Amino acid sequence: MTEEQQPHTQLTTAIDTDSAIIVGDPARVDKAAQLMTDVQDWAYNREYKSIIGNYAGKRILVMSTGIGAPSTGIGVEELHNVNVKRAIRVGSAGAMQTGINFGDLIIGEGVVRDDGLSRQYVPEIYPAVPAFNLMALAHKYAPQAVYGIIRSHDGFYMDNNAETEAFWSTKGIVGGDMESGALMTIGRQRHMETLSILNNVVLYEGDLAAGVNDLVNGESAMAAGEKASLKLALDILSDPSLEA
Ligand SMILES: O=P(O)(O)O[C@H]1O[C@H](CO)[C@@H](O)[C@H]1O
Ligand SMILES: O=c1cc[nH]c(=O)[nH]1
Repeated sequence: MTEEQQPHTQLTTAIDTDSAIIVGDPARVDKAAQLMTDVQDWAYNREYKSIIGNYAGKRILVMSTGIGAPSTGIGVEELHNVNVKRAIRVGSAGAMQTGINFGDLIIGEGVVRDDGLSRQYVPEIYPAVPAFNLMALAHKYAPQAVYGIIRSHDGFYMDNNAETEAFWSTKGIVGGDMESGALMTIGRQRHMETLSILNNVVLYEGDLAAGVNDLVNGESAMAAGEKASLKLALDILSDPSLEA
């Protein structure tokens, strides 16, 4: 714990909150700000853009982490260093099962750690799982979300993406992102409570009917999903039960 400015995020203990939302895209920080009051710009260094605001009486930090496990890992460590105890990732995902539509929310009950960073912290047999209290609140506010195991990876443009996704799809994985494994693994090492809420932006093997739907509804459904995912994280972090 330190009063010093963190080297990458520029955070200090003056943020004075135990709760954070992390997002990949810096532009998503501004979208979160639209849902909050008394918003204060905090810092913008490298990929780490941060604001602090209120939601339902709770002071919450929102910060971007960029793409991938390494920058997320740095962000999580620096959040821990300034006394953040709860961090919810609000990201985007690609569906890995049919029937998951644009803008549907995917909530990770655990993560296949196919990233490089988290295995440098703990062996691969160590599970990446969210905090039970945050998951219970997710079910309270979003019972309609898709709940299941997700997969975090490092390579967006791999030649074998189709084969890899087909394999993990048969194992019941519901969606893929690049940061949730690192968040849950590193957060657990630092005694932080974590959760990952993902807005689906890619259909699994887009079937014809869904493909037609995509063209008509895709963009607005994804924008609605992004807003819903941010609101869900804010509802969870401001829930009075967490203050007890
Ligand atoms: O929208 P974000 O939160 O960045 O999440 C997803 O989008 C990026 C890839 O396009 C990766 O970071 C992936 O995890
Ligand atoms: O397909 C996708 C979409 C977003 N993020 C991913 O990691 N994969």
